[in-house]
Parts: sequence; structure tokens; C-alpha cells
Amino acid sequence: MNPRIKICGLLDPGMAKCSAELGADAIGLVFYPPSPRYVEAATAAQIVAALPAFVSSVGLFVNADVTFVRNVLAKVPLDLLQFHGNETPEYCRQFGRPYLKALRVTPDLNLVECAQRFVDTLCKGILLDAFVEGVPGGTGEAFDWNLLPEHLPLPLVLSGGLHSGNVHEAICKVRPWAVDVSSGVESSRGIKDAAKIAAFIKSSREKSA
Ligand SMILES: O=C(O)c1ccccc1NCC(=O)[C@H](O)[C@H](O)COP(=O)(O)O
Repeated sequence: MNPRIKICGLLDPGMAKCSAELGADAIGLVFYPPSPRYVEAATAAQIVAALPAFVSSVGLFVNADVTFVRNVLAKVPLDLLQFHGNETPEYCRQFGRPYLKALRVTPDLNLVECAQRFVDTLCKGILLDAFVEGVPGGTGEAFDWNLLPEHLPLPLVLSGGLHSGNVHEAICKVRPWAVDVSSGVESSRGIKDAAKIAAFIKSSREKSA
């Protein structure tokens, strides 16, 4: 089965619409102020409004104050939340919304045990990303896919350093439910590139051997 494709870190309605037209299944909005991809709630609402039916909007937070998340939720009709910091299962569940929990892969992290803590009806998947000290995500770095277990107790969203040149190999090796990309479809930090998005989606949909 083709994995779903999420393009993360959209900054304007035009590129969000373009991503959807090129075949993206979801777009990500970064509500983490230090990120070059940070988007204000008012702009995020315009981006979500530009999406056609059946393209999901994902709102990304990193160890955010509960009030900050609630304020965003009041202004932006997000389909899914993505928690990219050290959030606990209790923290993630309190919003009563479907969510993804991101984990950053290191050789000593027991991914199955960590993922198991989040299993419930609201947690729709585990997003696995590279670990880079001091930068919670969007680093453009890949992790060693050999560190992945055979099976996770939740759908796996593979991210970290993916681009059109490695995503097909990643999909064949890991068989994720979805892939997620940010830096690999940018011309410079934070600036999405339609040609790179098109190439990424084409490579993701290549037939596997
Ligand atoms: O994109 C960011 O700037 C970001 C900042 C802080 C936490 C998470 C962030 N992005 C989360 C994503 O879902 C990215 O797509 C994921 O980390 C992969 O990024 P990349 O390696 O650049 O493709």
C-alpha cells in the first residue's frame, strides 16, 4: 500500500494548496516560535481554509503551554495534533483531539516501550525523527533505519532527512504507514519548493519491488 504523505512546515495558503494538488495527504503547521517554519494562528487558519477535502491539517507543538495549544485550537480547525517534545501521554490526551506523538530515535531508546505508553484511541501514530541535540525537529538529518523494531504498537510515520533521493528506499525498507518531510522539499530553510515536493511525492509512489 502507498504510504500517506505529509509535507510539514507550510507557511502560506498557496503552497499548501499546491502541495495538496501535487498529491500530499496532509500538511503540517509548526506552532513552535523558535522554528524558521513558525506560523501565526491567523495565517494558519488561512492555510487550513485553502485545503481541499480529504487533505488533513496537522498542528505541531513542542512542550507548549496548555493555554497556548488551546488558543491555537480556538482559532485553527486542525484535524490532528503532533507533539514533538517530551510531552507525556496525559498531556497529549487532555485536548481530546486525535494526535501523533513524535519520538526522536537514538540507539538506547526502547521504541516499542515508549510507543506503548501512548496507545489509546486518540493517539493515531508514532512519528519517528532524528535526534539532533538542541533542535527538536525539521533538521534534515536522517537516523539509522536499522534501529527500527519489526513492529510498533501504533502506525509508524517515518520522518527525518527524507528527500526524493532516499524516500523510495526508506519506504521499501521500513514499510511505514506514512512519510513526513520538511527540509527535503525546501530550496532554503523554511522555503518550500514545488518541484521538490512533486519529486518527493513521485518517488514515494514508485512501485516497490
Ligand atoms: O519543522 C520544524 O521546524 C520543526 C521544529 C520543531 C519541531 C518539529 C519540527 N518539524 C517537525 C516535522 O514534522 C518535520 O517534518 C520532521 O521533523 C522532519 O524534518 P526534516 O528532517 O527536515 O524533513
